[in-house]
Amino acid sequence: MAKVISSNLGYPRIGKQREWKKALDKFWNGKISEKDLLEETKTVRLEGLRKQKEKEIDLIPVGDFTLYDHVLDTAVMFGVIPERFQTDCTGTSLETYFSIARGTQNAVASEMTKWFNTNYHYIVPEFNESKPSLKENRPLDFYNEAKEELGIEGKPVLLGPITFIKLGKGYEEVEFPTLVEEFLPLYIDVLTELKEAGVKWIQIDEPIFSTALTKEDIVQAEYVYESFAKVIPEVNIIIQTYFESVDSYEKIVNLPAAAIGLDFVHGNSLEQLNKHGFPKDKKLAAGIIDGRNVWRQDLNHQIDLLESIAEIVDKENIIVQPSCSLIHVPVTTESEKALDLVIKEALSFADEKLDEISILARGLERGKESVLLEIRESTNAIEVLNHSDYRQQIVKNPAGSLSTERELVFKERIALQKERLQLPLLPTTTIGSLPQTAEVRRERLKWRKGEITDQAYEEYIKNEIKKWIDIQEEIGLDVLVHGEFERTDMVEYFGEKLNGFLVTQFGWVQSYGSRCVRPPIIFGDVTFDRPMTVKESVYAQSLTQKKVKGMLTGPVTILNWSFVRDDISRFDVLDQIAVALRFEIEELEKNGIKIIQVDEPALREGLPLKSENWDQYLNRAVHAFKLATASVQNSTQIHTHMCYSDFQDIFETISALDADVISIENSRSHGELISTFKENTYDKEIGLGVYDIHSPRVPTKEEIKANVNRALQIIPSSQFWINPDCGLKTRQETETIAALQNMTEAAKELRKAQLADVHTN
Ligand SMILES: Nc1nc2c(c(=O)[nH]1)N[C@@H](CNc1ccc(C(=O)N[C@@H](CCC(=O)N[C@@H](CCC(=O)N[C@@H](CCC(=O)O)C(=O)O)C(=O)O)C(=O)O)cc1)CN2
Ligand code: MET
Ligand SMILES: [Zn+2]
Repeated sequence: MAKVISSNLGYPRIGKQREWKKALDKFWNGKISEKDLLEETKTVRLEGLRKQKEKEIDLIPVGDFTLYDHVLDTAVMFGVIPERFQTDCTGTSLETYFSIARGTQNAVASEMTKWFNTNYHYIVPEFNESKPSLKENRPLDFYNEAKEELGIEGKPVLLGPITFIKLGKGYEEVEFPTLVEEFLPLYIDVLTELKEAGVKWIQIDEPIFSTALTKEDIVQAEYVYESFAKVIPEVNIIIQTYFESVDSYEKIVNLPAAAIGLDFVHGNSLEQLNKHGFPKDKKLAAGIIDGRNVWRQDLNHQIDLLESIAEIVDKENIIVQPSCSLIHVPVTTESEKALDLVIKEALSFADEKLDEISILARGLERGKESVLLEIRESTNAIEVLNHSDYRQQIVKNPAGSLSTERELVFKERIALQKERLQLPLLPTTTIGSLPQTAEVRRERLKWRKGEITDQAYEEYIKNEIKKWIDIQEEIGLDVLVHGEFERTDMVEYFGEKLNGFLVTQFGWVQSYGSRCVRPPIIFGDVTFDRPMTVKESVYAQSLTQKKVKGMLTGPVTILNWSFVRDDISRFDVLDQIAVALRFEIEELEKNGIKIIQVDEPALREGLPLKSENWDQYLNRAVHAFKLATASVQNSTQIHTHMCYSDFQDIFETISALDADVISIENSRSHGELISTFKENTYDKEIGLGVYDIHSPRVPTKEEIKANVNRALQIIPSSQFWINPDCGLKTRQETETIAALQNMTEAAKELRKAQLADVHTN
């Protein structure tokens, strides 16, 4: 019987209890040394490797681990370090590494953006300066470590050159081949050293192959992989794609490599395989367990899927694996002691997915009969959930005949809003959250553990709100916020209050750097249960004459940042969320809130990787946003907010949301967004973020003025708002106050200058 190989593409870095995150935070706060950091994170890393070995995964990834981000690791390995950090940092390379990601007082951090269609963020490589050179062989170090410490013959993981270069910036498209030429010898050095160390398998990630490729991209891909094959023919290279089926199937599967990794969960790989076949001399690494969701999969169905693949590819040439790295799901369901068994049994996090992989590999190798018990267990768990009360259909057509248009068009209603709100030119505001200090989190933890009463916790939150209303008044902001202190996270909080969601205790997933989220899980129909934000907003408004913005997370973002049930269409779930939010918005309005912000930071990220699916997604997204927001009075002002993305592709959608005001992150991409507005006219109000909130660095007044002035060359001041890039929850109090003071000072001076302009013109 020929052996069927099982494989994994990447394992969560954060540890079962977020030990990794805690070590990093302590290190940045100066509480532990670099040596401690490296030791503590090594323990986490080895634990992950040990687990994969225990679960009998044949090809265990090494080098998938990182202290911040794997794209940044790749850049630093090749000496791609922006000049501003070369002069700023005199210390160790780890210091430089974290500076690029987090910025320093003298140098703004590199841009951070979404990793394909996920909520993971990578640091954008900047290729404009010095020539790259190989500084270290990270994959080799990790390979040696796994071998020495655990006797694991690991499979080093590299980010492939085509994807790496394409994700970077600082060059024109015509220079792409030149960059490939520059990096190729460095990659070859890495690969050669790996070969010399005895490496048998190497996974080279090229997720960019799942997006639309140009002819030139393919030419370069062929050139790169032909070069690799020439230099190290004896090493098995797996060209790994994920998140969608590949764009140019026949070209990609014919690249010279030992194996091609395809996603059989998203997209239409099976159809492509059936239509075009698969090269006889290669292995097919088949991603058949969903690395993006947390539901146990019907193993019966997945074995059948493998059997259909085996009609085209010989069994011994099939590698069984998840659809992508498991960094997008939590570590293990074992930690979830509070979950009802009906649901828990139907869930599968990283560790459980590895079990599913092992079972499937065995089943394919020895026949379905050999794993009948396991299959029965899996289908049974899914059946039990589907037939339980959790899944009774109560909402058939949630949107019904609800209207999705505001009564008046923007031009007419904005006049009424201006009349009512009486804001100055260039109004200042923030994006919603204010510093979530360790103390806020500690109080919440005490409350959760029952150490303080509901009432005491509520009092504590009220005090924070009061404290910050006073601070905002003092700073002189025009539109205030309550600060979101009661929220652990902007999505999880709503998941706790809406019907149809559950939240986990340890279901953490890395979002960026050490920052993690616990995406809530949508198991059933989503409905409104009780007001979720009214109490805090109304209390904040009662403390001030200024307007307080109500603050909600939008339907698309709640959907994209949750794990969604897979038994009904995502778009139906989206409408359910929208209708629930519509109730909340109506409640806020009834209770005297005049400005309501509905955040949609995940709208762009959810854009399908294949452009033929864009229209449907964007139409449904706009529909859901309007379903949630359209019922308010003309004089109630709807805001929205977006961040961390390229907005060029969705400019029309942004406008179609019909929000009265939008705030968009802008400064980390160093103002590039403004050019989008140059090419398109935007008739509604807008605040382009005037400073980066990811860095502890306090922006100067001058710098803020320069950012605003740059925007005002394109956008009329009568439409413009002044605000930071995003929420301030990750910042410390003192730096936040200093930054906001500089921002309001800048606004005052800018207003004066604008008014003077009006007089002289
Ligand atoms: N879902 C989501 N995605 C997003 C964003 C977002 O805000 N939410 N923003 C963008 C950037 N991503 C971000 C992701 C996470 C965080 C963030 O601040 N995460 C916090 C965790 C937030 C949280 O849930 N905190 C819990 C505390 C959990 C905790 O650590 N508790 C401690 C005890 C308290 C303590 O000592 O801190 C423990 O249990 O040991 C709370 O507030 O209650 C972190 O990693 O530090 C920020 C931005 C894009 N994607
Ligand atoms: N209102 C939210 C906040 O300020 C928006 C964040 S977007 C990631 O935190
Ligand atoms: Zn944001």
